[in-house]
Amino acid sequence: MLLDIQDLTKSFPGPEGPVPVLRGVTLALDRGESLALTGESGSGKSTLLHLVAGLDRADGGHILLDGEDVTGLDDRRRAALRRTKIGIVFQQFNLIPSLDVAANIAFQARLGGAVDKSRLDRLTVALGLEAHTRKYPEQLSGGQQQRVAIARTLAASPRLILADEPTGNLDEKTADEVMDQFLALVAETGAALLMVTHSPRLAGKLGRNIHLSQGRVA
Ligand SMILES: Nc1ncnc2c1ncn2[C@@H]1O[C@H](COP(=O)(O)OP(=O)(O)OP(=O)(O)O)[C@@H](O)[C@H]1O
Repeated sequence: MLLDIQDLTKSFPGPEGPVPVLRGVTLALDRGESLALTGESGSGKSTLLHLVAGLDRADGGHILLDGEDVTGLDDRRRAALRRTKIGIVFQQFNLIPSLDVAANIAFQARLGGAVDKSRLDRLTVALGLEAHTRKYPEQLSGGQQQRVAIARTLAASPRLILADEPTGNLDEKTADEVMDQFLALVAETGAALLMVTHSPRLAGKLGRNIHLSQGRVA
């Protein structure tokens, strides 16, 4: 099992005390599997993704990645995990404005110390970015920017990819094209994918679907 989430709980402070957001989430994801996480707005989807990414700390429960419990790791070791094992694609592309496309694509792999030039070239071509490598993010369309963000994530060869509404900022046609390219490339790498989406249509493209309701898997 690549990812094993057990009885995960998380609350946020509210005016009248802690507000539970995750009330005991349990789910597992194998290598090469893709799982869509759906649920109403506010059901805790992004919170769950942030906990798995180590961007926030759980109150209780366990997140095992490759058998290692990441809930107990300190900030430095969680950051190391994000550099090496986990890739994240956000709705806001989060490209680095001062770097050109080629440098943005190489960025994550550089951080992880695993730059593979032929892999970068293959991803650049597969995502149709060859003509844009010397451009800066502001010179690209939304779809192109998200393709760069996807290439950047995949270039670092993560075992687990977390995606939060990765095509949420794109029109339907572009979203479909980018999603299909994204899923094909993820499948090619054998990485596991956990993706938050509001769209049943996009969720249907993934191997399994899980619905979060009132802080639990429904
Ligand atoms: N840092 C925070 N501090 C306080 N409350 C928070 C924080 N982050 C999230 N919440 C609350 O936790 C709940 C779940 O938020 P979350 O973003 O996980 O939902 P979501 O299912 O991803 O929603 P959406 O589909 O609208 O993005 C919401 O009520 C939100 O207000």
